[in-house]
Amino acid sequence: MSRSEAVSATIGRGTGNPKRVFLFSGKRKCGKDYITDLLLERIGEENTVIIKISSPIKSHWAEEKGLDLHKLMSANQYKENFRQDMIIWSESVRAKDPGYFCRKAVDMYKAQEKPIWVVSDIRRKTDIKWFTEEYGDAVRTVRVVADESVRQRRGYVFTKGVDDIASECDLDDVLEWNWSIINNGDESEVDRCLKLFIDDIESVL
Ligand SMILES: Nc1ncnc2c1ncn2[C@@H]1O[C@H](COP(=O)(O)OP(=O)(O)OP(=O)(O)O)[C@@H](O)[C@H]1O
Repeated sequence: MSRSEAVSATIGRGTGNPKRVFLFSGKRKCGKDYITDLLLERIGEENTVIIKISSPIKSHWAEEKGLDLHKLMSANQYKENFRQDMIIWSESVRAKDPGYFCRKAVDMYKAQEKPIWVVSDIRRKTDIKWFTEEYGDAVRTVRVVADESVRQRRGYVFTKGVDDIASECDLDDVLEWNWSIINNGDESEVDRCLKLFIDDIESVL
């Protein structure tokens, strides 16, 4: 059976979801969205949902402050203007309930309808803990790595109060990932890793 046949053969089964939960993390502008978008493109939307833990945070913030949610969700400068305030607010919620935004995000994306979940913005050890406690053996962790100079070319500027606090650094001392992917611009390395992810996905679909 070809790869695309194998993937499409699963459509409609719809039980026992999720079958895989990919937890992507990495420093600012390492390319988390870029890689997870490519993965979605290759697996297809029938089977896959991209979950952003930041979505329930941003939607709350947009509503509260009358901001443009679409612009807040995009990769441009707009979201940077509000990043610090959103971090402070979300920390206070997380302190009371570490799984709050993970749970909200799963609901918000109606993730249960799809077998493959790709969480594109894991930031905290408590995020990994929550997904692992909920979905156990289905969970796979992926660290996206890019050199600081490359990240800077993509728009990263070190910001005090953002890049030196837990929301950006909590996972820096985690050394064990199911996979690490070097995203410095070598497309063959990205392609190699995407194939590994897809092989793994095919083993559960
Ligand atoms: N391998 C790549 N080739 C070309 N462009 C890339 C690559 N990886 C990332 N980019 C570009 O770099 C920019 C930042 O990437 P992206 O938004 O995916 O990073 P991120 O880790 O999700 O950032 P943030 O932490 O701010 O959400 C985007 O414009 C993206 O298209």
